Amino acid sequence: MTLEVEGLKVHYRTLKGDVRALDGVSFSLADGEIVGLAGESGCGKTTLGKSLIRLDGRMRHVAGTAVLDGEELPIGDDKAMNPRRWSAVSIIPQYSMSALNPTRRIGRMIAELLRSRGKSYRDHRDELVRRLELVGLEARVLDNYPIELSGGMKQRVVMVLSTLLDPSLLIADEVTSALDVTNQKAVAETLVRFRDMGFVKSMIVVTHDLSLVYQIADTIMVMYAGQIVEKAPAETIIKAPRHPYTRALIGALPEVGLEYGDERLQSIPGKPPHLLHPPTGCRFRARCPLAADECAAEPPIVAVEAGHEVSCWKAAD
Ligand SMILES: Nc1ncnc2c1ncn2[C@@H]1O[C@H](COP(=O)(O)OP(=O)(O)OP(=O)(O)O)[C@@H](O)[C@H]1O
Repeated sequence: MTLEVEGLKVHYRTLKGDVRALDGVSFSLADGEIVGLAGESGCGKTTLGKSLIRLDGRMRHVAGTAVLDGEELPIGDDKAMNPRRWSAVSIIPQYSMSALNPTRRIGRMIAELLRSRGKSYRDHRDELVRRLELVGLEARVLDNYPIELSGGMKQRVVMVLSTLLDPSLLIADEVTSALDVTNQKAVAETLVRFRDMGFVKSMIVVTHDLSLVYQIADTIMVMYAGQIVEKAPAETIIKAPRHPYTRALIGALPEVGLEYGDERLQSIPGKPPHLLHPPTGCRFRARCPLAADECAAEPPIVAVEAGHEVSCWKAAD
């Protein structure tokens, strides 16, 4: 098991109070597993990814643990996390390809990064060049400034860079959203190849694009309002989802929602609850077509079959 997360609660401090962005998240990741993390904007996907590597100034680790390769990650302790970043846990943050330092040639930027971690560029250069070539980039990109590369090339540089030290866990946050369809596919395939070649052990791919993650993920987790509501093999989530929210998400997708007949391509009515004061009971119930009295109590997440977990009182119906 690469990662075991148990009861994770992470809040944002605001003037109005705590935003409960992660409110009791538990899951595990087997060695070699790629898990896709899906859900509407604001459900907590990015917060979950960040929590496993770097809390930003307003984030507060309230409860729960994350154990990576048998060792607890000190997620609330920025200093203690530092030696683990990039080498044990690595992230490709949202918009990272646009965040490459415009004043540095790529090679120099990577050399400086390595040096800041106490590693020598010379020791890593051959492997760096080999991996750039693997993703179709010539060594001379190291002499380029970011502005001289296309979006797809920059994203491939970022992917090579983030996995250069062979981290156990890679968090890829919306790595395809700013790219055209051809580049999206190439980037998604590259993530799988990096896993297959052992550059990373396991991966969390954060996305709102279920159809893309379906192509590469072994497992899909669906989040709603700061909690995981369903987790299952990718095929099961797409073809036989149990949670009404997952069904609605799939139904809103043209490519993979074909089996949901009349419901397909309809947006989900209503809005997710605000996480400053999340409702009691099932958080989806105000929007749920199946909501009943029992949904006033919080549904536990239970296994409906091997490898398929759902948090819904109606999932067994
Ligand atoms: N700096 C912040 N201060 C206060 N609340 C925040 C902050 N960042 C995020 N949040 C809140 O935390 C919740 C989870 O946000 P998060 O960015 O993790 O969601 P997401 O699912 O990744 O959304 P998106 O797909 O838009 O990136 C949201 O309710 C959001 O408004």
